[in-house]
Amino acid sequence: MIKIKVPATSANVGVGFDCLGLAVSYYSTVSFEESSTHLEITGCPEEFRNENNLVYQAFVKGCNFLDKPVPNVKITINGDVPVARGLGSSSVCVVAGLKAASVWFDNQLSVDQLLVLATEMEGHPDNVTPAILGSLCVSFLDERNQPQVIKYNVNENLHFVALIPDYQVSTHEARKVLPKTLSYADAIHQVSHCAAMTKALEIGDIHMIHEACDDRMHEPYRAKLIPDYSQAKNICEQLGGTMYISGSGSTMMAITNDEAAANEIVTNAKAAFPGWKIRKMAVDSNGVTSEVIERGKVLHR
Ligand SMILES: Nc1ncnc2c1ncn2[C@@H]1O[C@H](COP(=O)(O)OP(=O)(O)OP(=O)(O)O)[C@@H](O)[C@H]1O
Ligand SMILES: N[C@@H](CCO)C(=O)O
Repeated sequence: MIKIKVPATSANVGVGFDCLGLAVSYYSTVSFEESSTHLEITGCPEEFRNENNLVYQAFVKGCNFLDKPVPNVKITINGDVPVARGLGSSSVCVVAGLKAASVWFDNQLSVDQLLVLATEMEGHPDNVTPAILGSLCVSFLDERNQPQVIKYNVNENLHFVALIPDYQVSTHEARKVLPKTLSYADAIHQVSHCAAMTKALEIGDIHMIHEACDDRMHEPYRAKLIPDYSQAKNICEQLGGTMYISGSGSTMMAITNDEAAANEIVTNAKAAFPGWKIRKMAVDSNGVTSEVIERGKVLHR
């Protein structure tokens, strides 16, 4: 059996629309084993238990790329990462399927090939890159449409709290509400704030994180899709935290350098939103990992 563990990812990190992404310590595990039937899928909503399942589609894509026959497979999804909440559930599926195809055929896909194939499937590299590599990644597509990536460390004194609503926002819908153009002034604002944000996260400069986390590309438009946005932001900011919409929402992520404040954000958010999941998260620095298990024993990692 092949077991793939993929971290959730928080794309954009406020000001890095479609280029910044952070891997966090919240995981889904997907197992792949030989099956007597063409395809069995368990552990996901009924609507995804078919050939269109994104994990399976990615597995097939990986096999095709390697020019290998697609095996009969049983896929078991044990997912913490919730669907359509801005924590990269689709990237989890894509990365799990591709990585499993690679491991199934003796790790034949390089990291670069994984990045290219995953980005092709996801359409943009900001979630798949940290899901594969871990940590904070800046990524973009070059003129040959190939992903280019640079990885940053995130300061250990920073604490992240995810406020995960009990309602979804689909990325497709959340991209439709965005304007088609941006003024030169807003482009300058965005470039400067994004550049400052990456360094501020690396050195743990909470003042600069707060100043830099002022997005003009998506958050003002997407806040309307999250009815509790203002209340959540007040809870985080009252305790000195900085909050941004994770990915395309609905999750909102708070950042603070004060552990007591992080704990209080958790307490207050739980009280305000009893149906939500409120989770402290660390940065995942490994990205996707795999294990080959036979008769209960791990043979390879
Ligand atoms: N367990 C799963 N099994 C099959 N498909 C899934 C599963 N989880 C997510 N998906 C696919 O991913 C889609 C959700 O992707 P979407 O981009 O809207 O949200 P997200 O990836 O969770 O959030 P974001 O991209 O903002 O971080 C679902 O509609 C489905 O196609
Ligand atoms: N950068 C993407 C992330 C969600 O997939 C967006 O904000 O639409």
